[in-house]
Amino acid sequence: MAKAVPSKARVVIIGGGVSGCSVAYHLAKLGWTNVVLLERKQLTCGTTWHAAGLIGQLRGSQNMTRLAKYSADLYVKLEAETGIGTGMRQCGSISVALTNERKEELFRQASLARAFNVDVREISPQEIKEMYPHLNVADVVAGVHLPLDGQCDPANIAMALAKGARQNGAQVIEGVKVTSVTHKDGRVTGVTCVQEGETYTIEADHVVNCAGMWARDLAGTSGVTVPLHACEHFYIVTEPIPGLTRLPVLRVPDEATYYKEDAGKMLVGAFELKAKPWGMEGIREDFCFDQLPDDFDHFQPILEDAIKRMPMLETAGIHTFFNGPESFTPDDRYYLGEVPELKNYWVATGYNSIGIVSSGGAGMALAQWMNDGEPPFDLWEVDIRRAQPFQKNRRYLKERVTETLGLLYADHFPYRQMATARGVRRTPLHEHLKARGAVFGEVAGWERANWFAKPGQEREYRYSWQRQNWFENQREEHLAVRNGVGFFDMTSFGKIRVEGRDALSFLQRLCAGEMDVAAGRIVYTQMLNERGGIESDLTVTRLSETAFLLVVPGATLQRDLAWLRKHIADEFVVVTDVTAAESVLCIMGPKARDLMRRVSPNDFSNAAHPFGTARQIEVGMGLARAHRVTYVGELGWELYVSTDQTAHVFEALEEAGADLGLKLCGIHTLDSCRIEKAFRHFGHDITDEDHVLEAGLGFAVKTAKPAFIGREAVLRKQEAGLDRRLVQFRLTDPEPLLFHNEAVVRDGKIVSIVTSGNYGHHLGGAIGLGYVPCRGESEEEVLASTYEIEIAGRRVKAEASLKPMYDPRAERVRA
Ligand SMILES: NCCCC(=O)O
Repeated sequence: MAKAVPSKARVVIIGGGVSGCSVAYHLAKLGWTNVVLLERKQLTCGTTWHAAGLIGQLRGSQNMTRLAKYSADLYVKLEAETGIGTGMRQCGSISVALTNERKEELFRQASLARAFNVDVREISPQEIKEMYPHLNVADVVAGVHLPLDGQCDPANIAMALAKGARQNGAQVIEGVKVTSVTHKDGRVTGVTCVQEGETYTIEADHVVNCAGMWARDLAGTSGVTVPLHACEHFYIVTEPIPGLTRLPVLRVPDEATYYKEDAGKMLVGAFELKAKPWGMEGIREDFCFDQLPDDFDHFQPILEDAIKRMPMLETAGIHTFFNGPESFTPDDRYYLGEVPELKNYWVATGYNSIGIVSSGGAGMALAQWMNDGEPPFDLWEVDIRRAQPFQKNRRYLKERVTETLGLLYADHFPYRQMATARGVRRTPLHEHLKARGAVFGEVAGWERANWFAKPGQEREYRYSWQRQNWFENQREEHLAVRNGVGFFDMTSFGKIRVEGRDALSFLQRLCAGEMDVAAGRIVYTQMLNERGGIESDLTVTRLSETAFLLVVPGATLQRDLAWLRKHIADEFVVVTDVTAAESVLCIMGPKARDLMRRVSPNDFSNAAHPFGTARQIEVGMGLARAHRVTYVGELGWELYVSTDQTAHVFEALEEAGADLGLKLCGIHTLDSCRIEKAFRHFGHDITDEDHVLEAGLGFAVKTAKPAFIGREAVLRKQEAGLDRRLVQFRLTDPEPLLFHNEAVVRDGKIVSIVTSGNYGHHLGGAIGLGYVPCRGESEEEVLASTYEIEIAGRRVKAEASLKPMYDPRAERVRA
C-alpha cells in the first residue's frame, strides 16, 4: 500500500536523487522535524543510479574544494552510521597532464587544495606508471595524486543518506509526483502532488527543488528561473579483465576521459567537447531508470584514444555501452540557495555530472543556509541568484550545454570565454566597438569588450597560463588610462532605482554608508549581513528627495535586487531594475577633463563638479548624467546616457578625443587598473563571508548612523579586533602572473589564497589581493613578515602593502 501523503510539512524536498537525499539527511540531522522528501517514481531513478561515483577533491576554488572534501569525509562514515554498504573506497586518484599547460593547471589546483588541507602530491610520469602500470605514459608530462580521493556506489550513497534522514525523523515517500509549488504574497505555501492518480496538497513553509533534469520545468510552473538542460553522457563498462587489480581513479582530461576500476572491470567515461543535448520536448512521463539509445559513432573517437592510452582495453570485451541523461547549466556550476522570485523556495540541482561528489557538501551547506538564514560560507559561485532570467530560454540552453558538458575536463585557462550561445545581451555600442577591434567576453549574458585588437591583429583569444596574446594590448590600454585618457563601455552595470516616500529610511537600513546626503551626491557603500559580511558593493546616487540610483556589477544584479526586495518591510518603497534604460560610457585618465570640455559646455572643474557627485550635462547634441567616480583610480566621469542617445554621444567623444589620444579600453584593463589601486571586486575579494572591516572598507561604514543591518557586527569587530586583513601584493619578479587562487605564503607557511590577481602595468609586476591572518597583530607586524606567493608549486617573493600601492593618497582621483 502506498505511504500516506501528509497534509503539512515544515519542508518538502522534491526529488529522490542523491541531492534531495542529502538535503533531507542534513536538515534532519539539524533537528528539523516534518521533513518530507517526495520522489516521483523510485529513489535514484533519474540520474543518480547511473552516475560513475567518483569522489575527487581537486576543484577549481577554495569553497568547492571545501565542499568536495566534506562529501568525501561524510561518505567514508556513512556506512557505519546507516548500515548500508556505500561501496566507498578511498582508492585515491591520479590526474595526468599531456601538455605543459595542463600541468600548470593541475599544479595550481594542487597548491590551492593544499591550502585547504587536502592531501595532494605532484608526481612524475614514472611514479604514475608505478601506480597505474596499464597506462601508456610515453607522452605524459606530469600528474597529481590524491590518496584520499575515492569511488563509491552512487545509488547506495543516496540510499544511505535517505536512511540516515529517516533515522532522524524525515519521511521519504516514493511514487509521488509534485506538479506545482504553491505560493502566496511572494512566499512558498506548499506543493500540489499526485499519488496513484489522486491529487494532494501539502502545506509547507519551505520547498527544496532537487528535481535534477526536471527542475527547470517544475520551477517554471511557479515563475522561477532554474536554467539547466539535460545532455547525453556516455561511458562503457568492459567485461572482467583477467588479472586486473585495484586501481586508483584515473582522469586524462586532455583526452576527455576518466577511468574507474570496479570489480575487475574498467569503466571509461567521456566529457567530449561537443555534447548532445537531450529532452528538448520534455521528459517522458514514465521515465524511471531509463537509458538512452547507444551512439557508438559519437563515442568512438574517445574510445580510440582510450585504447591507445590503455592498450589492455583493445582486447577487453565491452559489457555495457551506457548512455544516460544528466543536467547541465550554462556556466558549468550547480545551483544552490533561495531563488530570488519566491521566499523559502530553495534549490540544490544542476550538478553537471559531478552530483555525487558535490551533493554531500551541497546538502550540508543548503541545510545550514535554511536553518540559519545565511550560507555557512561564501557560496556565490553556485548561488542560484547568479542565473539570469533570459537563461531559461530553451534554445539558448540547448546551444550552451553542448559546450558545458565538455568544460569539466577542458583546460580551465584564465579568461576562458564561452564559445556558444553568445550575443544575447549587447550594448548600443556593440557594433561600433566591434568595428574598432573589440574582442568580447561574456558576463551575465552581456557581451563586453574585454580588449581591443590592433588593425590586422587576430581578434581571438590564444589561451595560456603565461602571457596571452592580448597582454601587450592591455599594457597600452592601461598606460593610456594612467597617462592620457581611456574609454570604457560599462553599460553592463546593473542599475536599480529605489524610490518612494520611505526610500531614504529603507536605504539607511540596508546600506552601511550615509544615505541622507544632498541630491546629486554619490556614496560608495556596502550592504552588509548581520555578520558584517558584504552582501553587495555599490554606489548609491541620490537623484531627488525620494529617488536613488544604485549601481552594481552586472553579475550581481539579480542577487542585489533579491536582497533589496527581501528587506522591504511595511514601507512605501519601489525597487525597479532600470539596467536597460541607460548606457554607461566611462572617460578615465588625467586628460578626461580636457575631453569633457571639448564635448560639453558644462563646467568640469573640481569646484563645479567635485568627486562623488552627479549632475546632468549636455554632451554633443544629447544629454547625460555625469557621475564623477572611478573604478580605475583616475580622474574621470561615468556618463549615464539614455540608450537611444548612446551612439551619438560615443561618436561625439570619439571625434573630440582623437587628437587627445583617446584609447578604447576593455574589461581586462579595467581590472588591471583597479587592482593596482587595490579596489575590491565582489565575488573575489569581498563576499558575504568577508567582514567589511577585515576587507579594509571601514572608511565606507558610518557607525554614527543609528541602525543598519550589520552595525552590531561592525561594533563587535571594532571592539574585538581583526582576525585577518586584506593585503595587496606585488611580485618582485616581473615575469610570473597572478590570476587568483594562488597560495599566499607568510614566513614560509601557507596562510591563505590570492582572491584576485592581474598585471600592474604601471607598477611593473603581477598584483594580487589576499587575506592574511592577523589576530592581535598591528599593521606594522603584519607588514614585517616576508611574503611569497606559491604559483603551481613555485614560490615567488612578494611585497605587501595595506595601502593601495598606486596613488595611496588618492590625489589622482581628485585632481
Ligand atoms: N560523473 C563523472 C565524474 C567525473 C569526475 O569526477 O571527474
